[in-house]
Amino acid sequence: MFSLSSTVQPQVTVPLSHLINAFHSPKSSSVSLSASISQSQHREAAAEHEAPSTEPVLNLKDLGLSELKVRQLDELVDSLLPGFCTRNRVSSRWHTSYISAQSFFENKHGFLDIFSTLRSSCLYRQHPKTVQSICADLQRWPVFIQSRGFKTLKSRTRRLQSTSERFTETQHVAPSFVKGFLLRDRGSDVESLDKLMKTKNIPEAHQDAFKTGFAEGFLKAQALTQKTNDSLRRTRLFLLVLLLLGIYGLLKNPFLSVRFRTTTGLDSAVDPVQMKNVTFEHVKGVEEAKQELQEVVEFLKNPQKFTVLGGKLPKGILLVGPPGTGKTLLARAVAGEADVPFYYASGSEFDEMFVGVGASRIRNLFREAKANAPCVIFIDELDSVGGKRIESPMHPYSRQTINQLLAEMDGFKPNEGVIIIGATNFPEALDNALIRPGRFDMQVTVPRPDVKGRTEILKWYLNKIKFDQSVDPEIIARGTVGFSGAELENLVNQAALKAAVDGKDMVTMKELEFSKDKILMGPERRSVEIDNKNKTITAYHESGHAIIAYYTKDAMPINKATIMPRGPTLGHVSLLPENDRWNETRSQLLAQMDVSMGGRVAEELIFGTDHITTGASSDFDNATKIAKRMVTRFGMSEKLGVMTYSDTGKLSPETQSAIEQEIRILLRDSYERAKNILKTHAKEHKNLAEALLTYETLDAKEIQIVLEGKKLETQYVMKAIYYSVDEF
Ligand SMILES: Nc1ncnc2c1ncn2[C@@H]1O[C@H](COP(=O)(O)OP(=O)(O)OP(=O)(O)O)[C@@H](O)[C@H]1O
Ligand SMILES: [Zn+2]
Repeated sequence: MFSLSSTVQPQVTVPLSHLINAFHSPKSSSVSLSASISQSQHREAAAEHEAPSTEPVLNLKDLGLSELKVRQLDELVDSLLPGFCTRNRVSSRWHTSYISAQSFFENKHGFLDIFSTLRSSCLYRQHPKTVQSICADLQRWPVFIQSRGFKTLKSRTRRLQSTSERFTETQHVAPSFVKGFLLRDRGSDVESLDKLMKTKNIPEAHQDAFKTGFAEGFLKAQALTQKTNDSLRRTRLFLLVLLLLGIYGLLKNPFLSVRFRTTTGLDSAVDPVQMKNVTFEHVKGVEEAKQELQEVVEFLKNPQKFTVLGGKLPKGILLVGPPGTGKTLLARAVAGEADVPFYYASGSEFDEMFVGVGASRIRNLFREAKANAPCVIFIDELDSVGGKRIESPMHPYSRQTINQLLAEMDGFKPNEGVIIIGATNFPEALDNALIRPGRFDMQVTVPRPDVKGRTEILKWYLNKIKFDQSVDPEIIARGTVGFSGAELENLVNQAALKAAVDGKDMVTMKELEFSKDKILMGPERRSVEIDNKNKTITAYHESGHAIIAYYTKDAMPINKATIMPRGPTLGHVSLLPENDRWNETRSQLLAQMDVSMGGRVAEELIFGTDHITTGASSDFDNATKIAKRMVTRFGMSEKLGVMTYSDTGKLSPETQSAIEQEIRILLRDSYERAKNILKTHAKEHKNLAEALLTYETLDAKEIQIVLEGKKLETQYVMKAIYYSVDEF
């Protein structure tokens, strides 16, 4: 049953139905405020409502509210309908139109639009307890709440008439599929609330409460509808903005995976990087490469000077070398020296799953570069775009990309001032079409730096940190054969970090040695608990290597001996070649074998044949490799002569056994030589092992002091304390 009377405020003294009726007529609201009629006339005025009238004029006098001031009226309405007055002040719609429809659209046009119908249905689903139940009840009643013409008969007739007119209009205008919505509820006859009350036999005393409840319910539904409409409008606007942004984004960036350094999208520009701050000064230890690239710099500075005589400079330069040797740095330096823009692209960036994306990026890159010539285009990992690979599901459009690169390279003239520098670690993997004349036809090798280069690189990076004056970069350089520029830079950086962790204010040799070992052999395993017996075996084993190295003429000088576990080893002795060895003599190779044998020989001599350990396996590997190469590759075996034996598995059994025999003899002789040395220097061997057990790590100088039979001085003892503190 439709009963909202309980929500009426108790302090109400004026029947709300009168107020409603007063608000119902736009005219009445405008004239009523100036009227001054006594409250006693109120009932007559109320009675007049029921009588048919030609003029639907009404004022507050009729309602018995003539003595109310505007403010009081507001207060009254506010107490009846909290919050209503505030809204009402903002908008005057309440006064000027009859509030009878669920939506603005219907109010304005007199019929329901399809959206508001849908909206209302949504709304009802969300608030089933309040609005829905009211409206459901209303629909069952023979009255249509949106056309409450309960004021005068005339206005009711007029409204009914206009409503039916609008329906006729609607039926013509609306498409058939919306007719169902539009005609909803209109079939029921519009009846006045008064007639309804009569039909329902509502007693006189309850009629006011009935009307009040009716009005309140209606207003609440109205406010709710308004709120929902507002929020729906905001949501629609938000969605529209999102949609527009999405469309814009898709237009600019058709494939979301497109990434090209500083660019997005197929047609977007490629930003060059100005390389003024990188010059050849920054690239150390690759002098030959720098010299070869010097002429490219000259060309970029003045392209006409080179082409005026009809000479042709290469369009593409291929930098070939192991990772981290400074190929990228060199290419940047070329651009920096010539003070031209530098376009960086990595070959893998062209490798796309989408058709045409890789090719399109190459097109963009060259278009931008040509527009900004003279300039340098650098393509890192060229093999990943220009490799000889067959099309696979993983690289479906690689062929297309290579072809585009070739076409672009062919497409500009030599004097246009665009130089393409490619870099690769595997030149043999490149597509032949790329390295033919007119494309990447100049190759510059960027090798790993030699000892001089490594010293220069170390000095360069040491100068960027605080280091002790006792640091000798050359010693580190000698111990880092095969290190690339990037690895050396990392070594210095790690040493600086280690010094910082240890609370030192500058980097010393100790930190540099530490980080070198860490890179070479993995981190120290200080947490490993090695028992005394194993420590002793390791100390004698390592001392054995050191003694052989020290007393063998052609062995490399010792750098360090330690029994600190690191990576997979329990200890190690490091040797330092005075220089990088381009060639090694027979006696140098034999000396290396002898040093390798020293570990096992020491174990055997000190602990007996029954107590030898597995710790010498990598030593034997090393010695065996040297012996095998001496026999099969270097022609250093008298029996097998000056001949190479590449695939030993395919050789005749006799040759195979002859090779094996020779290797065996070399190893056995080596073992015997080592045994002789250790027997001869048993005392030194013991001293060194004990020193290692005490100090754990000894450098070349300290080893020399021990082997000369001298005592390690106080400073070394202090260092030992430092080491042991450092350990925990
Ligand atoms: N010869 C060098 N002189 C100075 N620094 C170097 C040298 N070589 C490498 N570096 C340092 O190592 C970093 C990495 O080097 P770079 O990227 O140039 O090597 P790359 O040869 O291009 O390696 P990749 O083949 O892996 O691309 C450089 O930024 C630089 O800091
Ligand atoms: Zn060993």
